[in-house]
Amino acid sequence: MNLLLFLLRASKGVIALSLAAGLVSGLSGVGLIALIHAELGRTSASPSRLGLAFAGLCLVAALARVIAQASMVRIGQETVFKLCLHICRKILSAPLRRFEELDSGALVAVLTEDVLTVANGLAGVPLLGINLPIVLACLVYVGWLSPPVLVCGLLFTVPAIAVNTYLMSNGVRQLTRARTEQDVLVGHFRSLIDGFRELKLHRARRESFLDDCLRASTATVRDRNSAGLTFYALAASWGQLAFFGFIGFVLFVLPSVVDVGRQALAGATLVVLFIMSPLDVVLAWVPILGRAGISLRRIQALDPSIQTCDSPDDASAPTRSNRVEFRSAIELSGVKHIYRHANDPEGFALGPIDLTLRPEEIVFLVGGNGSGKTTLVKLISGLYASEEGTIRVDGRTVNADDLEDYRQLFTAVFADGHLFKTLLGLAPDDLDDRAARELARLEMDEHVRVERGTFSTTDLSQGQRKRLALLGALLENRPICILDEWASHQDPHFKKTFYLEILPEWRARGKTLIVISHDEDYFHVADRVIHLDSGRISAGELDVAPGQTRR
Ligand SMILES: Nc1ncnc2c1ncn2[C@@H]1O[C@H](COP(=O)(O)OP(=O)(O)OP(=O)(O)O)[C@@H](O)[C@H]1O
Repeated sequence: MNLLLFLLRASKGVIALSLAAGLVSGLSGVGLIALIHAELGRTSASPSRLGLAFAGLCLVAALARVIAQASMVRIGQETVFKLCLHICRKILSAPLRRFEELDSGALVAVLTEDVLTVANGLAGVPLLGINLPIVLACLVYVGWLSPPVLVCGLLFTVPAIAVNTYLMSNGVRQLTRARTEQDVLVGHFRSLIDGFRELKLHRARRESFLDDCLRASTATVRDRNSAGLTFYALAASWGQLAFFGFIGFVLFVLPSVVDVGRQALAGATLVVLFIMSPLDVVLAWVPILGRAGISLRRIQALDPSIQTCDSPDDASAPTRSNRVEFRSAIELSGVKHIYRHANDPEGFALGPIDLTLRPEEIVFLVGGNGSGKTTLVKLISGLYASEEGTIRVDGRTVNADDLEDYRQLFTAVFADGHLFKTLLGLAPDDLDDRAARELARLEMDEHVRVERGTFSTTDLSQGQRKRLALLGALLENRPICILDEWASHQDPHFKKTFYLEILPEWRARGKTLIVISHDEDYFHVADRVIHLDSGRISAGELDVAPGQTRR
């Protein structure tokens, strides 16, 4: 609900304009009907003076309608803009662990489908503003022409609304189920794109994926959406039936019960028929609103840590300058992280870990697969908040409020990291020149150029893409660099360059390097080798002097 308020507040000016224009348009329409009725009821053959008023009202109605509809378009687009930025900012502010637990298919579905659906629903809000006043004004006019017709209309409304509500709630239930399945479907789409090679290579796997995954999900979405929208269509038809039933009653039954008068009856019928068009618009908008409600709930249910709304200008919150500096030591005391798995109550526990990092040192993190190396660097870098223990920088404890600033000390190239095509967040001054120098150092200058901070291409081999990621880390120039199995995709020649030249050069520039590695031949490059075993630093971990191999 607060998300809805946030969106309405963000567009309140345009909504007000749209409502005002809609009101003017609606009242002009009613005025036109009154004029038509008066002109039709005139007995004199002399030229009417009502023609001028009629032309004026036509112009006002048309102009007001254009303004109202242009405002609605604006509201829809503004909602997409605000909602996209808002959700992305919220996702980015979620803790990494929380983000990892989210279903990526659901996230993509929210960002693509739900945002547009909410925008469509919200854009329709002024439709109510335009058409409800018309309906109300018409009802007042009918009451003035013939009170018995108005009373009949109100009596017909009660069962009409009851049946309508029943049909609509069924529609909402079906559409909600369709929307839930949509998350699964988007997950399959992602598998199709990410697993294209594996599917292409294996016919049976491909067929099974198409039949068991894609077809099943697509069919569920199709069936639930069809059922939901059919309920909505039934609701709309029922509304129309009740409406014509009412007109029939007024024309054929009511005159035999009470004396309505032919002139009043003709006027009231004309007005009631006129109501049909605005009523149709409102009824057509109801399913859109229903789907928007479902999408809004999906956005809000995304995750408690990212659902809250603060203020409309949340998306433009300024970034703070960094308050944490690293001069002498980062000390981890008793830090711990536990992954809790649904099928394994004990999960995986890393720690408690005691560790000190100092400026200008090369630390290797080694250990078997699943021993906790990547988890440890996530803890060291503040990507995971420790469940126990403390992290201190130069003697000062890093608390929850400092974590964002603390993270700015680090740059990282993860084993499964993403390579951005543009070097984002770096001062543009001499960026291209610096990048060109580092590209040559990484032996990539024949393959890639950097122009205005953007790589000329990223369609490269895995090892080459890793070198571009390393380039980004070099240019970021942060005090501590984490390299997670960076060398695993490098050829022997460049592996040697990396371990024997680049790492020492980087240390000489004052950097601390935390290197996750399985390359035993180069362990001697490290100032220290830290061995992890089942989430704990193995006993006997010792500092290793440069040039000394630790085996
Ligand atoms: N996102 C996650 N959710 C749940 N459990 C996880 C997650 N990531 C890792 N784990 C668990 O933590 C353990 C340690 O994983 P981690 O990635 O830290 O190991 P690693 O030493 O870096 O392994 P590798 O050498 O294979 O990269 C794994 O055995 C796994 O059980």
